[in-house]
Amino acid sequence: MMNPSNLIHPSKPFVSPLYSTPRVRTNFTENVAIEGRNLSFSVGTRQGKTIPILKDCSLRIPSGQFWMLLGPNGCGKSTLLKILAGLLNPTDGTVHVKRPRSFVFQNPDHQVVMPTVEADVAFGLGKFNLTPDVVKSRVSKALDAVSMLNYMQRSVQTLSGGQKQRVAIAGALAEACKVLLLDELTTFLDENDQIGVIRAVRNSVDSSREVTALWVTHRLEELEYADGAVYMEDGRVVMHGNATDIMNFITTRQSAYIKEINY
Ligand SMILES: Nc1ncnc2c1ncn2[C@@H]1O[C@H](COP(=O)(O)OP(=O)(O)OP(=O)(O)O)[C@@H](O)[C@H]1O
Repeated sequence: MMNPSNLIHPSKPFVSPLYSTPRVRTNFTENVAIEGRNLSFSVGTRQGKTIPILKDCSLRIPSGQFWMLLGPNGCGKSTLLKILAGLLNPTDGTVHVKRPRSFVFQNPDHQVVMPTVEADVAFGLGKFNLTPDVVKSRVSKALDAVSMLNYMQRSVQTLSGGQKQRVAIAGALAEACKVLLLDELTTFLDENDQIGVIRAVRNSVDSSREVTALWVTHRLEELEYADGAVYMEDGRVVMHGNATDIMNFITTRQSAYIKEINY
C-alpha cells in the first residue's frame, strides 16, 4: 500500500499501488501546489444517459516541481487539467490549486494576442496598476526565463509555434502565476521547438521556487525533464509518483501489450 506519510514530503514523490486510487488523507499545505481528491466528472447524453469521464481521481503535486500527466488518447488528461484550472467543475470531489494559476492551450494562436512579444507579455499586467519600469522589469524577467529575451521587439506573427508557446508562458510568469497548467503544448511542434518549450518550463520552475507546472503529454520521452508524473487510463489515475518509476511502469506495460498482440 502507498505510505501516506510520503505525501507530505515534496522532495519525495510517492508511488501509488497499481490500479488503485491514491487516497489523500493529509490537509492542503504550503508544500502542495495542486491537489485533487476523489474527482469524478460525467457528461449527460441527449438520451438521458450519464457517461463517466473521470472516475475517483486523486493527485497531489508538491510546490516548486515540474510534473507530467500521461496516458493513452481519450483517458481523461485534458478533462482533469481543465478541472484543476477551474475551467470545468467536477461532478464530485474537491480541488485545491495555488493562485494565481494559468492554463496554456495547445494552440498558441489562441492566447498570443498582441502585435509584439513585449506587448503580449505585458498585456495581462494592465490590471495591476504598475509603473512602466516595473512592467518592463517583469516582462524582461519572464522572457529571460523562457529564453526569449532577444525577441522582445519581434512581431508575434514571425514566431514559430514553440516560440509563441514560450511567449504565452512568459505572460503567465509576468503575472506571478504560481501554477502553470499546460495542455499538450508540443503535439504539433517539430523537435527543436518541442525541446525549446519543455526547457522553458523546466527553467521557469527551477529559476523560481514559487512556480509549479503540470504538463499534459502523450510523449513518453518528455518524462526525462519531469520531477514526477501521474499516469491515467480509462478515466482513472493508475499510478502517481517519481518520473523514473512511471517511465518503467509504462515501458513494461507497452512491452507486455506488444507481446500480447504478437502472440
Ligand atoms: N463534453 C464531452 N462530452 C462527451 N464526451 C466527452 C466530453 N469531454 C470529453 N469527452 C470524452 O471523454 C474522454 C476523455 O477526453 P479528454 O480530452 O479528457 O482525454 P485526453 O486523455 O486528454 O485525450 P487526448 O490525449 O486524445 O487529447 C474522451 O473519450 C472524450 O471523447
